[in-house]
Amino acid sequence: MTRFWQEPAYTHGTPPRTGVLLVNLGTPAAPTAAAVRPYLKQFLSDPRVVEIPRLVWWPILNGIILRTRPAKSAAKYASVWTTEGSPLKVHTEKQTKLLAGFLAHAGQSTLLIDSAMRYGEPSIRSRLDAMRAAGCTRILIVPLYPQFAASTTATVMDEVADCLRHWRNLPEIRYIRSFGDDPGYIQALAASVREHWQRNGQADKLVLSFHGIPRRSLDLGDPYHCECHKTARLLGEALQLPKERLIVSFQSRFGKAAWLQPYTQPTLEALGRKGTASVDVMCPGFVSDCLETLEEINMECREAFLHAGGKRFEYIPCLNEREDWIHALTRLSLSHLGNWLSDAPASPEESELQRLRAVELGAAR
Ligand SMILES: C=CC1=C(C)c2cc3[nH]c(cc4nc(cc5[nH]c(cc1n2)c(C)c5CCC(=O)O)C(CCC(=O)O)=C4C)c(C)c3C=C
Ligand SMILES: [Fe+2]
Ligand SMILES: [Fe+2]
Repeated sequence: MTRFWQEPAYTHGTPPRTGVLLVNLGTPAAPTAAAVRPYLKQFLSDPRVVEIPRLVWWPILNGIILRTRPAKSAAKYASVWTTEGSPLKVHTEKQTKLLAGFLAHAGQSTLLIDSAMRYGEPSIRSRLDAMRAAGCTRILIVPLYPQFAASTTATVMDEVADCLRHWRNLPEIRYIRSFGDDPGYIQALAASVREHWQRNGQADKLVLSFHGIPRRSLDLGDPYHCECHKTARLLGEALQLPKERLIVSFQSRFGKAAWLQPYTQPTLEALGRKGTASVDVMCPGFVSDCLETLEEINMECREAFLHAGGKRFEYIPCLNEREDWIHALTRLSLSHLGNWLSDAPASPEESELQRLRAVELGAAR
């Protein structure tokens, strides 16, 4: 018998399910050249990340960069690797579990919360497939980049769209585009700085170091630079910090072209040389500590500042598993989920169980 029409599975008594997918950049599977190479190849082959014509870029990537960089990067990764794995992955997974607990506590225990990496594993494709298998017909994508950049946020959106090209019955999709000016996120950053000051006293300058992008991206209309400055202004206001004590800089320059300026390391060296004794350094463009913060900032830049004459370098960690940040992320998710939210409150048993899990995770961090 030919069937012309079949009812979708979810109309048979199962309500539509909603998934929330947190997405971060990705990281190699191990701190070895063999593991870093395929990760860098995937990352640096993305035309959103390196905007050089493929015919020109391909020989440079395969002939030079992928021959030399994996070993150098692997040594850096080895210096920050933990017993649980790469810091970026460990923090992202903990944030995901905490968010699930907080959302359940807010009465949203039927949501499916998961995380994926744009490059490397677990891939966006595999996690979207798992959501489809679990019956999700609505998916909220949460790129874990506070400030929008084409090379980060937009490439997550590209990958999601590319995955959905292979589906027939598409889910509803929403995105959190950026949250660098979200009051909850700003308050969490400010609280983290204040707590650091209470423990250690205030340094002469607070340096906010954001990951750089090529200067050309700004000229072509990428809003990233402006969003970084907005985050910095709002954080300065929340801390009531005089303008001259707040410095914004950009790190992680890649290649020979000009990137956003001022560059972090030369800025810190100039401060050290000109007699600034102490700096607090924070990276509000990253919600999780990773290679770029733990190695580049807290090791390389620390040494550069002290070598240039600075006396005290304090690194303020990323928000990682801070409760106020997970609260902000919960509120952001709830507001974007909007009319997808279920009205049914979680059963008391469910919410108590989730609360205990969240507490346990919080205590273990
Ligand atoms: C926070 C936002 C980020 C932007 C914007 C960004 C742009 C960007 N990055 C590269 C090249 C590299 N970045 C690397 C590591 C890395 N980058 C980010 C975030 C942003 N990148 C993070 C969180 C990490 C750390 C990953 C980890 O595993 O901990 C690397 C790999 C390391 C290395 O070999 O140095 C490269 C390469 C470009 C070219 C770019 C913008 C065009
Ligand atoms: Fe990067
Ligand atoms: Fe770096």
